[in-house]
Amino acid sequence: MEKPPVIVIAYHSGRGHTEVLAQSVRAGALAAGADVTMVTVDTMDDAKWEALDNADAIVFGAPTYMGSASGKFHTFAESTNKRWARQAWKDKLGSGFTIGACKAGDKDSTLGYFATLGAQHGMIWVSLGLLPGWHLSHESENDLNRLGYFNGAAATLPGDLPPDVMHKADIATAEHLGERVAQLTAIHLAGRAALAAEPSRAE
Ligand SMILES: Cc1cc2nc3c(=O)[nH]c(=O)nc-3n(C[C@H](O)[C@H](O)[C@H](O)COP(=O)(O)O)c2cc1C
Repeated sequence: MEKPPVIVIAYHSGRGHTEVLAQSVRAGALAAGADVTMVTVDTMDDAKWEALDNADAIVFGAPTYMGSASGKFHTFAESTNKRWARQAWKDKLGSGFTIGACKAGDKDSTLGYFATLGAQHGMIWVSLGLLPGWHLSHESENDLNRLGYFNGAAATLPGDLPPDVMHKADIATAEHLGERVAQLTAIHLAGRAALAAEPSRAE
């Protein structure tokens, strides 16, 4: 690999639960050889915008609040509109993760929203790439993707429990997402470099 894929995890966490998932996505991406930067989207500054603009892939993360991404994440998303207008993030890879206190809890709306945000920016969406765990009788809630999502990684934890008791299967699922984004970004970059090196395609 010539240069490691550069991945930014752009997330908001109210009380630390999404933070645990963000760190898990980071761990998975690091294990797959990526260069990872964490960007908390409720405290944006020039350096954070620059990190996002220079990324090869952006992974969005937010808790599900009232059936969608948290308000602070939406404020960040709306503030990307100038970048949207010039399609500044076009062809970056993207993915997302969320958590809710309810087992279902409308987390799918949040992941769907992240995919739409990525599509508006012309990004290439990376699915979770896992069959659902815990959907056949011999499977268990300790399996990867135990909640059965496809657009990204999702976790659930009762609202009164602290972030440090996050379910191990949800942590492993978030790590898997980070690893997958890193691997697919590396493949994408290698493909781009190979095409650019073809004499017939050279300017
Ligand atoms: C204002 C508010 C709205 C919430 N709405 C939902 C919801 O729609 N669905 C759900 O499953 N959990 C909901 N929750 C629970 C949070 O998603 C959950 O506690 C999550 O782990 C919080 O993550 P954080 O600590 O990163 O903010 C809500 C929590 C708050 C504070």
